[in-house]
Amino acid sequence: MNSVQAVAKSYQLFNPKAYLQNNYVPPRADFSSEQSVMCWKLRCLHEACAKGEIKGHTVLDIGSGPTIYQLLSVFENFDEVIMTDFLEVNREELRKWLKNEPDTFDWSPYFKHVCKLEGKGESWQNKEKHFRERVTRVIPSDIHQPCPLGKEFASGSVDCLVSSFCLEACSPDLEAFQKALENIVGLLNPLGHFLWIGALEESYYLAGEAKLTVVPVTEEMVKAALGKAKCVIREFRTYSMTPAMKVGVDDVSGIFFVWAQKRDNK
Ligand SMILES: Nc1ncnc2c1ncn2[C@@H]1O[C@@H](CSCCNC[C@@H]2Cc3ccc([N+](=O)[O-])cc3CN2)[C@@H](O)[C@H]1O
Repeated sequence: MNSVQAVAKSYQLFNPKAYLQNNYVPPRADFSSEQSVMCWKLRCLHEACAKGEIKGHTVLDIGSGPTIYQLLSVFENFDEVIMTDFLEVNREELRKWLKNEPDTFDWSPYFKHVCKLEGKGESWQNKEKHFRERVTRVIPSDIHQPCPLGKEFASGSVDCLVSSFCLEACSPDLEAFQKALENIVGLLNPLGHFLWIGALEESYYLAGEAKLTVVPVTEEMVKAALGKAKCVIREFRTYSMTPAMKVGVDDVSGIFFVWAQKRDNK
């Protein structure tokens, strides 16, 4: 078994509901405090999307996990949202929420917060309804494959790429991290936009019984990786984890937010 296969094996114990409880409820998702890491993430995504440049037909989310928050500011500028993950348990968690089935995670505080950020007076129920309508597919992905979504998705087939906390958490080392970045950027049209959120200097995280290994990356490593992947950085922001945000489920020290654009290949 090689190192990528070992990572895949470690994910067999991944528990989506435990993962959601670890990271997507207070204190990390405390909407009463602008200092919470989730308020920072949603602000970064909102401010980038509010500039009006990030739009097109298809937006693809790589390594969605069981979460949707990463798409709440970007989805309305696209006709089609494709969500993806390596694990069927995560894809099933997303499908159940999209079908409004019982016993799924309550994302309403997130919709309410994004509506507040946008200040258009839109009801959160309306935004939630639109989001459910816009997500057309929830499909498998593997960032370690040259074609992460399989042969159906040729290179240069999407207008915007989103990925949050995936690459560093599924790559055994920096070489695999770099190759995975190039694999997913290969899906992006030239000049396509990339909204990327990730963990800085994290070496592990918990998701129920699973303890997953993470390749620790620094701001400089992320910037260098984007350059090698032929992406131009439009915005690079970081958040340092405060003591209140350190809840014992990982050893992450900070979060990065990137808005990047794939270079034109002319
Ligand atoms: N080969 C693969 N291709 C695509 N996806 C794959 C592959 N392997 C696994 N996956 C898929 O990727 C995974 C994505 S979840 C990764 C979690 N990353 C670490 C965690 C996240 C987190 C969240 C929030 C905060 N915070 O402070 O607010 C901090 C942190 C830091 N810890 C998972 O869905 C798996 O199913």
